[in-house]
Amino acid sequence: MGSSTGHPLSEIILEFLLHHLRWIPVCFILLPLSFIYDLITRARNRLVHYVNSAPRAHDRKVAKIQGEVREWARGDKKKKMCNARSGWSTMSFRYPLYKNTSTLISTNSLIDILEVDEENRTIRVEPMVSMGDITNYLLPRGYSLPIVPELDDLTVGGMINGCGVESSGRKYGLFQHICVSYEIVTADGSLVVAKKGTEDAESQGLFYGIPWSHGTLGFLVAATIRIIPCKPFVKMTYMPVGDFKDMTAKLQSESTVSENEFVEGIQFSQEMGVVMKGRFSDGPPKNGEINAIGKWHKPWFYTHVEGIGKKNEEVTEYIPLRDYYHRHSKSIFWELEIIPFGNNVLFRWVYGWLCPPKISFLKYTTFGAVRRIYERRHVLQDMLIPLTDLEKGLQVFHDKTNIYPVWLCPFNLPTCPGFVKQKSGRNVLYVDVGVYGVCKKDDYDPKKTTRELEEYVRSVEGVQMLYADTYMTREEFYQMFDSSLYEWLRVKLNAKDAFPDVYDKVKKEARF
Ligand SMILES: Cc1cc2nc3c(=O)[nH]c(=O)nc-3n(C[C@H](O)[C@H](O)[C@H](O)COP(=O)(O)OP(=O)(O)OC[C@H]3O[C@@H](n4cnc5c(N)ncnc54)[C@H](O)[C@@H]3O)c2cc1C
Ligand SMILES: NC(=O)C1=CN([C@@H]2O[C@H](COP(=O)(O)OP(=O)(O)OC[C@H]3O[C@@H](n4cnc5c(N)ncnc54)[C@H](OP(=O)(O)O)[C@@H]3O)[C@@H](O)[C@H]2O)C=CC1
Ligand SMILES: CC(C)=CCC[C@@H](C)[C@H]1CC[C@H]2C3=C(CC[C@]12C)[C@@]1(C)CC[C@H](O)C[C@@H]1CC3
Repeated sequence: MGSSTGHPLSEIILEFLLHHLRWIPVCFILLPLSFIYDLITRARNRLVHYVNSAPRAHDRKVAKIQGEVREWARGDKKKKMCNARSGWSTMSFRYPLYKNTSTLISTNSLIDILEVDEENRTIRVEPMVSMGDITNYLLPRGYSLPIVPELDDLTVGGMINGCGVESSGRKYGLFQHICVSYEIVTADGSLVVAKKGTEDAESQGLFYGIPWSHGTLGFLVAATIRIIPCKPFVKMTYMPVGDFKDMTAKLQSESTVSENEFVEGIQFSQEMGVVMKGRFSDGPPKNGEINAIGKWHKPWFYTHVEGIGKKNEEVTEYIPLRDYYHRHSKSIFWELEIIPFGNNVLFRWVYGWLCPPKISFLKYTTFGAVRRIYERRHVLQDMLIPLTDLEKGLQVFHDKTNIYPVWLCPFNLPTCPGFVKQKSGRNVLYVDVGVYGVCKKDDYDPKKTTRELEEYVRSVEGVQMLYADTYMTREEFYQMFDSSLYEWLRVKLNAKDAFPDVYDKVKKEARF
């Protein structure tokens, strides 16, 4: 039986149930499971740090990975290789189909922090270490990564081989720009170190080629990343702004203030947004306000910001550093509306300590018709465009999707070789325009609308984050991304037989 909307009646009923009743399994099954899972992994990590077993285990794990790659190299090479991490545990709405037909290499055992070098201000980690693990480990020691992508479960491997962006980007760039070296197992099983600033052109080439390569040049087995000293609080100033023009001007002016450690914007409607600037702080002065936004009973961060925007008054408060870094975790940006009363004060006090559910568990339980329903209307896109184009860009997103809030994260894009290469010969301020939510426009069509957005982004020399759905053709994809260094590295490292091309990993047909 069909309906006037063209969708089977069963799906319409399911859509209704999904909207109104998905909170039941989420609250009674996924939340307790997520909580227990996190408790166990935290206890395990503490023990590993305490007995300091990670560095020894690392060599064993890498040798095993090299052995697996060499075995593949001795075989018929009919299948290509990819990471064994299961598709449901990755931070994208999609399941990578190529994992079903590839030889899986066990990089998923690489989950530990290896060492901190306080003298050189670096940390060496395995790629499956998450942002939550790093903040739990570094902040009590008075250090932080210069860029901490905000969702706890994002991994170092994903941030380097994909892309990582955060509100300190106006100062430090993207996640790849705070990395010092990568340890890579290449297609023949050798372990090579790609290091920034060495004399060796090959090592340099690989260093610039790894970011955004999605595991198609080799397997990352460890990364050395810069750390910076930090303070226990962020002094946050919320500055309400008006329309797109106002937002663009404010983000531009705040992004060029060198004292600002963090700059971020959220546009809540065509008429109202809020720009936030943050600086490290030892704590509030007498009578200053501390807002521990990460506490279980506190309102969701973006609703707190929206409240300030509506009052149209500048507000300054002090946020504990870890709460700041993971400010969007508790409500998964604005995606936790799966629990419609999740921000209700009663729910927060009684049940909020179990939140949020793990994104991977939500993904695992999104299948069949539920998945199709999400796909029809749910938009998840991050487009990185020059900040000077933001006003027009916001208008384009408004016309095509009309989804709010819109996340705005300025970052510096330096001129250096690689997959994402801007051609001005100087550093340029870009901004991540993040659109997450349900599109209520009648003429929304996932493919058509996304292609129109992609075309606009290409026209301003922007790029699309590749965890999201991309509907570009191969030609369009390589107009957006620069393949010159990448192609050379693929040949040089014999990667063509061993790994698919990036486009073949991220194109729509490769992901379900
Ligand atoms: C650090 C690095 C090392 C490379 N080493 C080699 C190599 O030894 N042999 C090879 O065939 N290809 C090498 N390449 C790849 C080569 O740049 C590309 O395959 C292609 O030739 C670039 O063409 P293009 O005109 O599009 O690049 P362009 O956009 O002109 O160059 C890309 C960037 O790479 C730099 N670059 C180009 N060649 C080198 C080099 N040899 N050493 C250091 N920097 C370079 C340029 O200055 C520029 O910043 C290297 C690339 C880089 C970034
Ligand atoms: N603030 C932010 O910046 C946010 C970013 N994201 C996006 O989420 C994406 C997914 O994150 P996450 O789930 O952590 O990562 P994924 O496991 O999805 O990895 C992303 C890509 O990197 C490759 N990769 C991962 N680890 C390695 C490794 N050790 N060696 C070689 N290749 C590797 C994967 O290869 P393979 O396909 O073989 O598994 C995959 O193609 C990020 O790339 C990012 O773009 C999402 C939310 C916020
Ligand atoms: C800040 C940047 C650059 C990106 C943020 C992207 C996230 C908002 C999305 C990445 C993966 C998404 C998933 C969901 C929500 C939005 C993300 C976290 C779901 C949890 C939505 C509900 C579905 O049932 C499962 C989804 C899994 C992936």
